[in-house]
Amino acid sequence: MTGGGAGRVMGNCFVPASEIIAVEETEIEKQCSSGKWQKMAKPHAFTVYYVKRAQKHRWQCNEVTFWCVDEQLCNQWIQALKELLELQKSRPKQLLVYINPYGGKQQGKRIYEQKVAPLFSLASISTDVVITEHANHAKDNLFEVNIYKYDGIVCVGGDGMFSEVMHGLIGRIQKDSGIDQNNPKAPLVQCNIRIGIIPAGSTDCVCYATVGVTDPVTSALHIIVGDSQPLDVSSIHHNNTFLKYSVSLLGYGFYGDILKDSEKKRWMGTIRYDFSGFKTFLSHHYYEGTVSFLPAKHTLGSPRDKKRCRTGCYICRQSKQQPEEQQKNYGLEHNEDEGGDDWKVIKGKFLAINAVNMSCACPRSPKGLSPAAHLADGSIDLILVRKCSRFNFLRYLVRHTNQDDQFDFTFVEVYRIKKFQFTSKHLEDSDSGVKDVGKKRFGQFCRDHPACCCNLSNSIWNCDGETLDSSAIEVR
Ligand SMILES: CCCCCCCCCCCCC/C=C/[C@@H](O)[C@H](CO)NC(=O)CCCCCCCCCCCCCCC
Ligand SMILES: Nc1ncnc2c1ncn2[C@@H]1O[C@H](COP(=O)(O)OP(=O)(O)OP(=O)(O)O)[C@@H](O)[C@H]1O
Ligand SMILES: [Ca+2]
Repeated sequence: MTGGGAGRVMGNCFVPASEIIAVEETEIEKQCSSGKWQKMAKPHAFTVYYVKRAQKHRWQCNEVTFWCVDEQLCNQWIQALKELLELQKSRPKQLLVYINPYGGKQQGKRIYEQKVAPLFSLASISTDVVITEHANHAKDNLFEVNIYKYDGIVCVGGDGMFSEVMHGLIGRIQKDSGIDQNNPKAPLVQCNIRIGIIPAGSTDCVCYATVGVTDPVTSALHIIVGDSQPLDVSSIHHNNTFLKYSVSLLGYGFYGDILKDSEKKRWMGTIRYDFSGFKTFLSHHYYEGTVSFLPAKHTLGSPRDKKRCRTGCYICRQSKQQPEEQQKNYGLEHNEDEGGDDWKVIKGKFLAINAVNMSCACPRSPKGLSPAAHLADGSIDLILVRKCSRFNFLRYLVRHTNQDDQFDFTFVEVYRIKKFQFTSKHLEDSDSGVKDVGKKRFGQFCRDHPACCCNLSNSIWNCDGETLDSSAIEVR
């Protein structure tokens, strides 16, 4: 047989079966009119669509057409290749798609219809599509539909939309399993239904940090070939009440203030974050409070490592292998939930407190807030940026965009942790009872400065781009 891609005869073309998107019999009439194959008596042909790796983690859909005079041989090839595709068991056949028409540049619907739907149809994936009409539409819907008939859920939107779908899916699975999400110690039931992200938001950091690029076609192709990447999820509680889950950034101070300001400017689109970022930078607010955390002693690696996390990374694999029993025993032996000596307590004045489950790489900062954070090692990187001058804070921010180490400052600390709690000074003062309990709980106290009354206002928590209702939180 002879192969030709994009109208030319190809030399070698090697495609692993796992990266074939579809195989189709080719309409001869159309192809013959180009003239090249007119000499072939009664030609038969089929086209193989496959993943082509382009630059910077981008994937494209390429095609190569094979021609021959023997119809039976041609059909045998088509049959054999289709059987090969049937063997790819991790590929989805039926997907539930939620489109946020108002995320990012409000292009979600167009992106899906023009770039993604044709690829899903080429790959014979059937879809049920819901265009959301209001916030929490997707989340509520996931509690109502029969999710178990789908091989995956796709969200077309940004981090907020991903978060909504994730809350719906995790919440639904816990409800069906009789697990109370308000109990912070309840072992959650694992969710085996995957979420695919078609980026159409403002930051799209979950997509960027997992795929390496925010490109709808690349993401659609990853979904089609059945790729998967586990992600760490933190649960956030306060006083035995479940608040939210977080996958990317949980930020107080700088990122909380940016969010608070930018929510009023949604009409500005994606640029609202830069505008509010600049404004928040100039206002230079710092906040007093107490952060207590449990370091991740049994996790390999450190936030200062030079190596980045990639799918199948050694550190994530090792932490997955750590038997659950061992983790349970560790919890008991070290009395970790009762605030044993392993907890560290840091009191101070902070410009930013950032807890990240992953690097938070995004187009604005391709290495992210914690470049060496792991996608699925079961730990959080906690970044504390203490009060410093505007100039120093700018130097810190700029290092998110170049090769210099953003943790190499005296006012920046970073810890790899399992759990943490935060209480603002505001709350501590108004609730001395809580303060006393806090004092009793923790073995080690490092009080860096005497109390200051310069700034007694509270910031808010930015949880994956959404605000949290409480400034005092417990995260695990
Ligand atoms: C001088 C340039 C400095 C550039 C520094 C860039 C650092 C950017 C780091 C981005 C980290 C994103 C973390 C992801 C958070 C998502 O879960 C969340 C939901 O999508 N997005 C945001 O909260 C949206 C967060 C958006 C943050 C935008 C920050 C813009 C800062 C601008 C500061 C300007 C200072 C200029 C002084 C002359
Ligand atoms: N039809 C809708 N109308 C209004 N809000 C919606 C609708 N559908 C979803 N939402 C909400 O919009 C919020 C933001 O959406 P999304 O994350 O897609 O965009 P973004 O905020 O611009 O991007 P990013 O989160 O990446 O910064 C989500 O939290 C979601 O709950
Ligand atoms: Ca992690």
